[in-house]
Amino acid sequence: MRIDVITIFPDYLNPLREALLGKAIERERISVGVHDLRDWTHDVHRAVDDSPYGGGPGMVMKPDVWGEALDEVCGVQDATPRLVVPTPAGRPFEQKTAVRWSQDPWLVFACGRYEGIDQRVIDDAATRMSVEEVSIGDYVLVGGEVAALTMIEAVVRLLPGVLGNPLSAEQDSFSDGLLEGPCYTRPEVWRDRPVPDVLRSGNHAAIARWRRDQALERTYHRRPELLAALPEGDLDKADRKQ
Ligand SMILES: N#Cc1c(-c2ccc3cc[nH]c3c2)n[nH]c1N
Repeated sequence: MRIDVITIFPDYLNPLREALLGKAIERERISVGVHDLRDWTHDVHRAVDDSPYGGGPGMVMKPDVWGEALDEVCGVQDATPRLVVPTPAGRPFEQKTAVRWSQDPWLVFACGRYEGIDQRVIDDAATRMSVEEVSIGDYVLVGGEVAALTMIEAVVRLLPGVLGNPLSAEQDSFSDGLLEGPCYTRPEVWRDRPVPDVLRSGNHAAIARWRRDQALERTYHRRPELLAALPEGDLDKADRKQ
């Protein structure tokens, strides 16, 4: 997978070179390009924003600068990328989004700042490629970079050979529509708190049942709407006893 990120704060994307993502680059599971939007400015001040039409607070990112940047970054290969635009006004980014995007050969992230990017940039790009305006949650950040990092990590960890144990991705929270249950490791007792006996029983059927029950209970208490959204038949009889 090829990933490009366009931003006015390239250093914000340095975490892409660390840890799991850094290993994925070293192992050539992904290639990453980070581009400074100001490289496509032509004025002495390297301006990327201007006042909003219609008035209002803040500044809007200029279409001409973004247009040239996207033309160049998205036009370099014979393929066509999926353009991802982080915005609080976007569709929710979910695990299923990450799974879908993990099949893509090329993602380009357009990280806005200020009040956002002139809408005509998105509308123009959509005539040439798939464009998704997405939000990572119902809270407001000051720019798209943290959102891009979040989404890139959620996608890249799903790629073959990135996670040490591919089962981890299969047993993620949300992979079966439920939250993950609690996890434990040594010591067996910590501050007078023992590990649940079933987990030390060696009875794999009982362990699987206990873990499913814990996931159901946690989902019921923390995210009941996820239970309601489960496809018909996903809850078996044993589940219904919960
Ligand atoms: N995704 C996402 C976002 C943002 C976001 C994204 C881009 C910009 C550009 C200026 N301000 C931004 C906020 N806030 N909250 C989210 N869930």
